[in-house]
Order: sequence, then C-alpha cells, then structure tokens
Amino acid sequence: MTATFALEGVTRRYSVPGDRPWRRVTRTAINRIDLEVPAGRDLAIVGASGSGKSTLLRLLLALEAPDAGTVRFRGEAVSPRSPGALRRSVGVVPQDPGSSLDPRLPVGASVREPLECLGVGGDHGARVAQLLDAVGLDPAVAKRRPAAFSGGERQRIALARALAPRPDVLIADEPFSAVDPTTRRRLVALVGDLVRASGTQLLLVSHDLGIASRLCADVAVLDAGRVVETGPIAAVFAHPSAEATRALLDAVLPVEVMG
Ligand SMILES: Nc1ncnc2c1ncn2[C@@H]1O[C@H](COP(=O)(O)OP(=O)(O)OP(=O)(O)O)[C@@H](O)[C@H]1O
Repeated sequence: MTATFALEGVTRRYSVPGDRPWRRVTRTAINRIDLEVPAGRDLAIVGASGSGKSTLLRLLLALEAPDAGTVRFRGEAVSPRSPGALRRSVGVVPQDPGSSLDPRLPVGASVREPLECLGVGGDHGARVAQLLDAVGLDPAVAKRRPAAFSGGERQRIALARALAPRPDVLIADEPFSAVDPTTRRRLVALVGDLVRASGTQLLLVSHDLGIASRLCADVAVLDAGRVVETGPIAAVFAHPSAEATRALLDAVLPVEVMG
C-alpha cells in the first residue's frame, strides 16, 4: 500500500540574522530526513522546542518547498505550486486553533468556509449543524462570533472546521496547548473519538507525550532537524534508543505532594 506521506532526503534551511547586523547565517531546520508515514497509522511527531516539528508539518502540507529532497503525498511529489490531491484530502488544526478563527465571521460561516472553498457538495447548513453537534456544541450557536466562546469551545469549533470536508488525514500542530488541563483532557478524548469514528488518519505534533501516546500508534522523535527514532509509540517510550527520546521522557514531571 502506498504510504500517505514519504520524505526522501528532505532538507529545509532558513537564512537568519547573525551576530552582526549585516551578517546572515544559514540555519538547517530539517536535515536530510527520510520518513514514511504508512496509510492508516496515526503518527505523533515529538521533539524539543526548535527541533523542527512545525517546519516538518509545513513541508508535509506543501506550504513550503524543501531546499533538497522530495515530499510525496500518496506517491506523488508535492510542492507549494502543485499540491496535487493534498489540499482536498488533508485537514489542518493549527497551533492555538481557537485564535485562528476569523473574529468577524459567525462560527457557522467559519466551519462552512472549507466546504465552499473545496466545492464540496450537499447541504452545507446541515453539515455545519452536524459538526457542531459532533464537537459537543448546540448547532444554534452557529450565528455567534468567536468572542462569545471560551478557549476550549473555540478549539472545538476549529476542530469542526478542519473535519468539515471529511479529510482522509488530519494534521494538528499542538492543538491542545492553549487550554486548561480538564478541557484538554476532554478535547483529547473528543479528537480520539472523532478520528476513529470517521477513519481519519491523524498526524499530531505534541509536547505532551501522554497525549501523543493516547492518540497515536506510532512516533517519530525529532532532534536538531533529524528523525532520531521512529516506531510503535509504546515500544519506543518503554525502550528509547535515542538520547533525545530519553531526555523528553525524563522531562515529564510527576505530581509531587508536599507535606
Ligand atoms: N520562518 C523561519 N525563519 C527562520 N528560522 C526558522 C523559521 N521557521 C523555523 N525556523 C527555525 O528552524 C528551527 C526549527 O523550528 P520549528 O518551529 O520547526 O521547531 P519546533 O520543533 O516546531 O519548535 P516549537 O516546539 O518551539 O514550536 C528553529 O531553529 C527555528 O528558529
């Protein structure tokens, strides 16, 4: 079966300000990555801050082109100019999804927008109502603007928007970071239920290894722009082979009770 995504020798560099105002230096954000994401396997991408997770997602989404190597979606090379079937097949939940909603638009219109942009047929109003219901909101709230909702509710709306065109793949970049732990727990369960019910493949970037292991079967660990470890998440976390994986696991704080 063709892999959902395949990266072959992918490198992405940025030119950033150097130690003098007139100097620029090259930073390699993604360094010759080879990675296959098999169809139907939910993948967590984890790594320390600055390891290249968000850059990797932008390359997978063909929002940026690699400086070297090839990104394939279902076997077809993709780039910002020719994303192929990618835009139609992949939904995105951005970082801090709640604040990604257009503040001027009623939330129902935000959920409906991708249906219109992608020319999806059917009764859009009914689909919006169904989605709001699926994320635990009363469809009657569709007329309200984002400011009328809590952070957790806005994240639910962003999730409904990403799932509206029934994408085969959902890519989410730290989607749970901007909410309190109780809301986060509920949202994690909701995402798990929704992707399972719809058969959507999830690619998740998360700092939270607990969330990653709850939602994903596989993990890819990034360190300084390289994939240093991949495999089934339970096996990798139980027996990490890379120093970067051990460091991430060691950094998880257990609850300590004073007294
Ligand atoms: N547009 C850009 N211009 C310049 N440098 C960039 C750009 N995007 C990323 N970088 C650099 O590339 C490296 C990887 O960044 P990236 O945001 O992909 O890491 P990350 O793992 O997602 O980090 P975080 O967990 O903090 O979001 C960093 O050194 C970052 O400063």
